[in-house]
Amino acid sequence: QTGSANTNPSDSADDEYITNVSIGTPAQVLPLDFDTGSSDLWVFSSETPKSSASGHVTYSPSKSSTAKKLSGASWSITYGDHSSSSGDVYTDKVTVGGFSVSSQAVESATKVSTQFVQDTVISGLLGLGFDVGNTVKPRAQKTWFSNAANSLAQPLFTADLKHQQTGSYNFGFIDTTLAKGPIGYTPADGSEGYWGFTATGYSVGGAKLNRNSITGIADTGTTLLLLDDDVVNAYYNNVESAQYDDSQQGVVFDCSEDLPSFSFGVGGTTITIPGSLINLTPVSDGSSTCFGGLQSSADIGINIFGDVALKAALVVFDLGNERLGWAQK
Ligand SMILES: O[C@H]1CN[C@@H](c2nc(-c3ccc(C(F)(F)F)cc3)no2)C1
Repeated sequence: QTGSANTNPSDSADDEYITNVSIGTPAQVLPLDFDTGSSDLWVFSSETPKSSASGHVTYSPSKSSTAKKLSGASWSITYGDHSSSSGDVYTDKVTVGGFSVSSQAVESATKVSTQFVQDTVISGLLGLGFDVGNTVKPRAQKTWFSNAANSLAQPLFTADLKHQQTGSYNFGFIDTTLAKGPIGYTPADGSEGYWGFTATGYSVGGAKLNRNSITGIADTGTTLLLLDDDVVNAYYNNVESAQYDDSQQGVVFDCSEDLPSFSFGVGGTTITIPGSLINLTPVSDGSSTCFGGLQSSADIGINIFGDVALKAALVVFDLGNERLGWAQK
């Protein structure tokens, strides 16, 4: 058994990727943000304050014949950007890309922070991290993928995110035609709940890879590639107009710059992010100053290979073998 779901960039900056998920009977279809960096499936619902839910598609458990309240359960989560949500829990049938989990914990939001209220293109998140990261109390719940894994042809999923095009999340199989190069595998560390791994080195502009390893996480829910300052400086030293912009809280440069590529070694192969993917977006509509897709991870304390990096590859999240696979696209 397998599943295959299309995923689409939310806006012209590829800020988020939106994937439709069917919940309940009859199906209620909600656009969710698939996040390999967290482990809760939570949704805007009939229990979300009307003022907060305005503009969002919501899940109504009372309209689903297969919904059951998970008595006494609650959840509360905070994301890297300090956004947050919390609420209570139902179980219901959840179908992703044609594959159904009959009794999935669906976390219903009774509170959502302002950032979520304003982000009306998504109705919640579907966590694809490890179960240890789930926030439901008194008993942690399994992710949709964890519940599906044993019934899938293979206990793995792949992410094929694209710049301004439709990509896919495939479950239970690897479509190698999505990749141009071989898949390099490296051990994944799920102990903190996310997909941790170590890149063996990096280079700028097609130079030979150095041997400075980079330990970080593969995070579909983070827009940017966030790395140590020495790596970020090594990259932007090659960009004439690059400067740190306090108001933008990041490195910006002239949109006309021909940006160098950024490569990293992983699992014996090399992934090269074309410079074009690192020119993320003008700082404001019509501006000739652009915001960099590579930024510092210094104030986070962890390196994050977010969508800017993932867009250059087909990434295999292999739970069965506790490993990550990266293939050049
Ligand atoms: O926590 C880490 C786990 N993965 C990263 C992540 N962050 C979000 C997120 C999505 C949407 C919003 C909002 F709509 F703008 F509020 C905020 C955060 N989703 O995954 C960071």
